Amino acid sequence: MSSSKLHSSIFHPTLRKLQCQDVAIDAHNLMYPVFLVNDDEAVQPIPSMPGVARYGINTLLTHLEPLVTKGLQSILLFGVVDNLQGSKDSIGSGADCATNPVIRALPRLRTAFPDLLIACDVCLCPYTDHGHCGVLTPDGVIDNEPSIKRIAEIALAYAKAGAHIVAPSDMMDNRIYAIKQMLRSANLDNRCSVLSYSVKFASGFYGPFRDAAQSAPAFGDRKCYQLPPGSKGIAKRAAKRDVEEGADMLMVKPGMAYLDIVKQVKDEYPELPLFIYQVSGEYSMLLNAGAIGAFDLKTVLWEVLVGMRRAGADCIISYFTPLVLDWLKE
Ligand SMILES: NCc1[nH]cc(CCC(=O)O)c1CC(=O)O
Ligand SMILES: [Zn+2]
Ligand SMILES: [Zn+2]
Repeated sequence: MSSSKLHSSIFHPTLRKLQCQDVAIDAHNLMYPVFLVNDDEAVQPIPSMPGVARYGINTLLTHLEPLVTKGLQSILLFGVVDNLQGSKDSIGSGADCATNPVIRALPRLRTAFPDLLIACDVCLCPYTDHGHCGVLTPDGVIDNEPSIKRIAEIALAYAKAGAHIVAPSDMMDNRIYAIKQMLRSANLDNRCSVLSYSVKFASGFYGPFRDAAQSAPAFGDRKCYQLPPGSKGIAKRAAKRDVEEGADMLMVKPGMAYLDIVKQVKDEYPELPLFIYQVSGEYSMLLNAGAIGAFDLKTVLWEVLVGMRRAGADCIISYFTPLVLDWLKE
């Protein structure tokens, strides 16, 4: 059923370019992750990620405008809320309520940048009081069924608000099928693509992100739902599961330390666009090494990005995207 559905992979010019695969780095091979808060005028720098900030909708539009002029093709939106008014709860209600920053921003982004491809990260962890990516049982383990129900509801809310892509990063079992089902029942499945964070490892490289998204788990870790770094077999099974459930595109995350997995997934599923997430810790690491003069950032970053393309990634999600867009103009 799902493998016969092609339109959700090709309805946008940028999605179509992503179906055409080579190793050059062009603007459509880059996706720019951005953090969005509810204070519309905010610019909140993130200390562990110099050059990256959380924006409000007005400041985000101002930030993106010159980048779109330079050729920016796609963004990945992350909503960030604080818990000062107790807005976080056990089921992540803040992820899809009317005041969610992502839901508020989508119509304005669609109007301001009609050609920009807009993806939304879908997860509970930025919105749950316990900071885990799913709903928990009373004894504190993941309750998969209510979790994927919530994930699908959130994906639908973002699709309705105008997301071209929903990207579930929660790693619950069978969330792709639940999301696809939900999009079909709302007749949105030919207008919203599903990019699965299929092969996501339990990584120390996410440190700066959890600070940026205020999404660190309040207790425990994510090893019961994110994959063990040493594993190849379960990585293969994760990709297979998501392909069978109808994912339009796949992702490996983090990037640089997992290029063998990129190749493994690409060899297995050459017909699906493959994303790689160069995560927050990779960004900090390269930026800091460049800043202390250990190496020339441009040379090394280019090498890393080309390596990702060579391994089989079609699109690189990178906080360096603004810098690379400048280089593409040189
Ligand atoms: N839903 C969790 C999520 N969504 C995006 C990232 C990481 C992104 C980055 O490090 O840049 C993570 C990782 C995590 O906290 O487990
Ligand atoms: Zn999460
Ligand atoms: Zn996430």
